[in-house]
Amino acid sequence: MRPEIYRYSTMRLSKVSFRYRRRDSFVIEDADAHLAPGDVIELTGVNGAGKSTLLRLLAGLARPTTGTIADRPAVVGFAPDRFPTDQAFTVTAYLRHMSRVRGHARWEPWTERLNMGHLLATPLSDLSKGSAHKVGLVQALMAEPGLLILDEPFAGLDTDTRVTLPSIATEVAGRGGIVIASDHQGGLRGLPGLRHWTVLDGHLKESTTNPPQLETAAAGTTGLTSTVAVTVPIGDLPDFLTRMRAEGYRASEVEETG
Ligand SMILES: Nc1ncnc2c1ncn2[C@@H]1O[C@H](COP(=O)(O)OP(=O)(O)OP(=O)(O)O)[C@@H](O)[C@H]1O
Repeated sequence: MRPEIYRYSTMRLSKVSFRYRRRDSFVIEDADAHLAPGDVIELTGVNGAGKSTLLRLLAGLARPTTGTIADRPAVVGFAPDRFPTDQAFTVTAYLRHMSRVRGHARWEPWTERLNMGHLLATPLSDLSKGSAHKVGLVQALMAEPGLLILDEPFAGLDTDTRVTLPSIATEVAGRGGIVIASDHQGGLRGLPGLRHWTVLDGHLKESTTNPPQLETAAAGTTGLTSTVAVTVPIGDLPDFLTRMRAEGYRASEVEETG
């Protein structure tokens, strides 16, 4: 099947701060960041650091108190840490409903891939935490998101899905999507070019334990960078983006051309 390619740009956070109420202190302060097409980002931080809050800001479910978020991809898939099971649907009825909301997106390949056949007739309220989480993953994945946001995706997951999820993240990134996952468990470690973000005392920091090589590989000693347009056959894009990321380079745009 021909991979679907959309037009993706780099999403940017500029001086983003957020607090829940006027008198509260800021949960996120002055966050500056970019998320490039093909990026897979692991987000860590202690309990209550603000990871879920940052993910909701990225998803557009919360608005920055100050600062801006620009160029969010049009289709966002968000799998929350706790999938809300207090809804009077079976798994199938819920996914059919979400498919209609998502323009008749195909969910069946995802339930098959995540081995959910035996769960389809189960009411959401009867699901285990791990199974409910899988329903959350399917609704996030079905519309081919340009931005896939996963809040603690490995919590409570069965072994097979834990193994499958990094491949799925790689595939989404391989077609130019952005993937960001808060993760205590290091489930995405080992992916080539994985970026590491940490929220610490309200501040978003890119980890320096695995620094992007961009500064050294691309900027040389001058500190200057260049942007180069490269044309690759659509079928080669996933491998190309993976190799590029592994070498520390970043895509700034992915665009399908005639
Ligand atoms: N709806 C809300 N109203 C007010 N404060 C909130 C709300 N949601 C979260 N907070 C507060 O914001 C801070 C950050 O919470 P958040 O859930 O983003 O952290 P987290 O890093 O995801 O934590 P955890 O790892 O425990 O899920 C915490 O102090 C939390 O109590």
